[in-house]
Amino acid sequence: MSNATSRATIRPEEAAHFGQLAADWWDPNGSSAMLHKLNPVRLGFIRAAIDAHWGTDSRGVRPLSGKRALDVGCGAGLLCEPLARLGAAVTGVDAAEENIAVASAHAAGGGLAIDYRCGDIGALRLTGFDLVTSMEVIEHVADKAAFVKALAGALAPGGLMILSTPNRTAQSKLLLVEGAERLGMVPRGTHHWQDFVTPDELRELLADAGLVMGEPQGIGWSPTKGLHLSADLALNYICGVTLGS
Ligand SMILES: C[S@@+](CC[C@H](N)C(=O)[O-])C[C@H]1O[C@@H](n2cnc3c(N)ncnc32)[C@H](O)[C@@H]1O
Repeated sequence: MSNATSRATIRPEEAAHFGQLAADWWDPNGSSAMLHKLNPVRLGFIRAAIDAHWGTDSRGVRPLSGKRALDVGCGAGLLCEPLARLGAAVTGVDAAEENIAVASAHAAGGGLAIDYRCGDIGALRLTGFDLVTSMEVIEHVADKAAFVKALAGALAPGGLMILSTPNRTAQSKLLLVEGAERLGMVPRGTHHWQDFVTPDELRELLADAGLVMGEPQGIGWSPTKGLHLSADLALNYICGVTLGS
């Protein structure tokens, strides 16, 4: 496979941007602080979606026992680790080698056996995952349609996919790009507003890949509540996705 094909969804400048954040990724007050704040919020959604999909009880110890989970664009593993603790056999894929190195070392330090790989999700040809997640990634990829099709190809029949991403609205421009980046809450150059995806656009991309998008839920921000699950989709949203019949 040619290099151009094998890196079809990866923008080298994005991999370089996130790779240089790897060293302090696990510092809750470091450059990935926003992702640390986001993590419990999206885990709340993920646990509810897992329970609804498989009839499990995520208050039980390991509702993902016996299941294979794939997190695409895993960074240094903020979501992979809780998925492993929920019982899944987890594979994490990221475009940046530095992230995979930090993720592997952190998991090993915590005694977690997570299979981390660096590369393009399409070229890796991973298949048969019960749960596929990709959080805050699609807005960074080179070819959104190819990326979504590769995610679809990784999902096992009867599996569940969960995606989150910023919406492309005046509010997300103000808060995520002009606000969070200027105030230093997110590293400069992280967000490219024109690459954000609206829920309708995501639904269409998913449908083209044979996937059905469930009802999206907003992830909002307020000075009193911080980041929280919300009915308002204007800032960021998260949704469950299944294979069409
Ligand atoms: C905003 S970070 C999100 C990290 C992680 N999903 C989280 O939410 O904690 C985006 C991540 O996606 C990765 N990434 C960007 N494009 C990618 C691609 N085409 N394939 C895999 N990973 C990619 C980046 O290297 C970075 O680690």
